[in-house]
Amino acid sequence: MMVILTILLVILVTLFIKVCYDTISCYWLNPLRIKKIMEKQGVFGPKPRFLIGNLNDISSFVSKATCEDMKTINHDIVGRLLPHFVAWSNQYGKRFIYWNGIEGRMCLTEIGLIKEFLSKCSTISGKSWQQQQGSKHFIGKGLLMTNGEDWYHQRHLVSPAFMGERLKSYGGHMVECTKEMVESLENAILESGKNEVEIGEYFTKLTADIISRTEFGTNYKKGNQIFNLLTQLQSLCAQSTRKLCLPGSRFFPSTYNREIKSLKMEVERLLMEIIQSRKDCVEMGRSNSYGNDLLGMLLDEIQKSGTLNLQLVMDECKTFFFAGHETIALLLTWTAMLLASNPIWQDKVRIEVKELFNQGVPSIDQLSKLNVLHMVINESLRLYPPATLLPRMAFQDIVLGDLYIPKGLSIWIPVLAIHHSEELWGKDANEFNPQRFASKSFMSGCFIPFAFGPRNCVGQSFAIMEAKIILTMLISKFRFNISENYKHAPITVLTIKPKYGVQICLKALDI
Ligand code: HEM
Repeated sequence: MMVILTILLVILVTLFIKVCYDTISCYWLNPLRIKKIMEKQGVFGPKPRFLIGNLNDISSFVSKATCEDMKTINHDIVGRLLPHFVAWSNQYGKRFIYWNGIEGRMCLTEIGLIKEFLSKCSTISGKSWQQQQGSKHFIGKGLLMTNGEDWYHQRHLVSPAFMGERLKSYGGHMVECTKEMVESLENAILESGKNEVEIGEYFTKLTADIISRTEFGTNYKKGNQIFNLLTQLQSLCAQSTRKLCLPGSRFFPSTYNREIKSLKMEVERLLMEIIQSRKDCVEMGRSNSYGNDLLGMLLDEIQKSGTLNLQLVMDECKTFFFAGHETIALLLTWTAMLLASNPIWQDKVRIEVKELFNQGVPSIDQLSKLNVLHMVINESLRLYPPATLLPRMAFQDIVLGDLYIPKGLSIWIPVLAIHHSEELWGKDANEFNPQRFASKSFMSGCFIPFAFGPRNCVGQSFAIMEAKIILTMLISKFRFNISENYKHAPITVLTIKPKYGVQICLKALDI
């Protein structure tokens, strides 16, 4: 008896010592090791506080910088949206390190190193535990948040959905949904007797409709219902991103955790209903494919590659909605703001659109000829990139040029600051000038709204096709200018948003 008790005691004490050591290592020793390695290479930064790092500094910088609206429509927004980046790069130089809780983040702005890192390290770097925790309830282990071999496998599975004929086949949904939006804009003007609308709302609904139809085809109404719940989940989860995330906190039975759990269960129940009905159709021989939409294609690919992992299918569906809906809505909203306040460029786009598509309905095969519109879209993505930062954690020690990046350190690429850099773009870096995209002479790596390398945005062509279709149809139907009610106040909540929306005044055109 005594022997058993002694063995049990030894096991318990060993376990206890291991848990203590792991905790101390994770919260103290490892950050200290990373800090020392970087300091030896001359990379310094603001002093972190125990456990919270520089989280408080960042929130106080950001809240001070965004407490007032901007006085004019001015695109010099780096100091407003990334004030901590401006302050720390002035103080510590191009490379500096700061701490998001216990996660060390090195800011990297050198284009050569960024290109090398993004093109060569896609399987040995990726999304950190903190990032995965922040988004796991609304996108789970979908492509955006996986790492290593799993990421590589999923990327190959998903990529065909965004290429060639399959990509073009989504064009019909985009045109149909945009027709509905144009009609509702016309009705809104008629019913209210006013010609002013907040265009962001319309784009948000439109892009949600499009992704819902592209993903779920005839089941798109249920898709819309799922996406409404996902939007609620996302905003609940966003509340936790600026807070310290402790291991185990998800098990606390708080109202917040309970609400998240019940929304997540409802989303997965609805998704499962759609998937099960497709599977039943194939198994009963009523259909020989899972469908022509994104979900059908995923089910086909996953079936071909072996066992059908339904959790993965659900996570990818959620990921496409999250990654491919708000980003495009924001691209369209900022582009509308830029065109509404730059009538000369608006006219240039309209002339090009009229020459190509006289009736105002675009043909998918001709979209690549919309050069002026493409320049405007690029300039909008440069000035207001929906994703302001690109985060990647090193999963093993990496040598990058003269830099040694230890395992566990995150590299943060400040896309917004790179896009606005006078050093890279010239004195007019903060001005709207689509002409700069007329030649391909700008250095690759300076323009990275969709990231770069093997882990770039898989939906990039989808996004550009959708943006071109929607803007073509909008600009053929209406002339628009910025309303005097518009207040320029960009803010970042994961992505760059206009704080009060974008109010424009529409005037219908005769086609
Ligand atoms: C203007 C629109 C868009 C912008 C600016 C954009 C931007 C980006 C960026 C910067 C990344 C890299 C994120 C990172 O690794 O941290 C990314 C990844 C991704 N995007 Fe997009 N995106 C857009 C539209 C879309 C659309 C329409 C879809 C799909 C329907 C999509 C699906 C994805 C997915 C699945 C990934 C993860 C790729 C991977 O890790 O291999 N995106 N996007």
